[in-house]
Amino acid sequence: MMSTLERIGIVPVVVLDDPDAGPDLAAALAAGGIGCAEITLRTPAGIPAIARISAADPGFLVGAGTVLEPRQVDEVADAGARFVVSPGLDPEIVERALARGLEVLPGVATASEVQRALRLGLDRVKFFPAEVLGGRAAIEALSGPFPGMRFLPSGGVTAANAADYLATPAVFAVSGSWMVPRSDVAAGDWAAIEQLSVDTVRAAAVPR
Ligand SMILES: O=C(O)C(=O)C[C@H](O)[C@H](O)COP(=O)(O)O
Repeated sequence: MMSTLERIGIVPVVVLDDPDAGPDLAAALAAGGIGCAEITLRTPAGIPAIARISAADPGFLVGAGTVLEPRQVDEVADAGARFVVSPGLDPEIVERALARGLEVLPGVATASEVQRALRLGLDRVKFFPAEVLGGRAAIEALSGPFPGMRFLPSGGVTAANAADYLATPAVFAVSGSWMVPRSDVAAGDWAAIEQLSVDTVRAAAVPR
């Protein structure tokens, strides 16, 4: 599964207000070349949207974002999520996700958190909030003592800097909300999201 996220290379971070919009949004992303999405639990629409997307297109890799409580891991797993992302590192969430067979990407911002992730058996984490933490240079610095750890930078990543992040061997994919503006999602402007996805895939293209 994680090799699929790595192959796609770009993970949209989605905030949905209407769960019924989920399948259309996923179809727009896929048409633009991005076959995955992290549906955040920041709105009550998140979990039902995951269920609708997973039912509509089993080939689309849907995961849950902003997972803050261990019980939410079970809720999103039951809804069909295949990976779990958190802004920070909570061992209970990591352990619950692994027990449910889900890939889990907790957020780390410091060397201490990378060490905790290693102790939990992980070799991939999210690096959040990437730009304010120092971006690519910060990831490269962390890679010194942690050569086996690979990162998903998120927070301030855009089409303009995605290729630079992806050129870092320690980066396995990038994530962010820039190709799914909440206003376009709310308006159902799927053509706009498809175009942003196409532009993103083009801008992020680096030999990998
Ligand atoms: O919701 C989560 O689980 C998060 O950890 C945060 C998101 O990954 C970032 O908020 C995306 O950042 P932007 O692309 O700058 O909007």
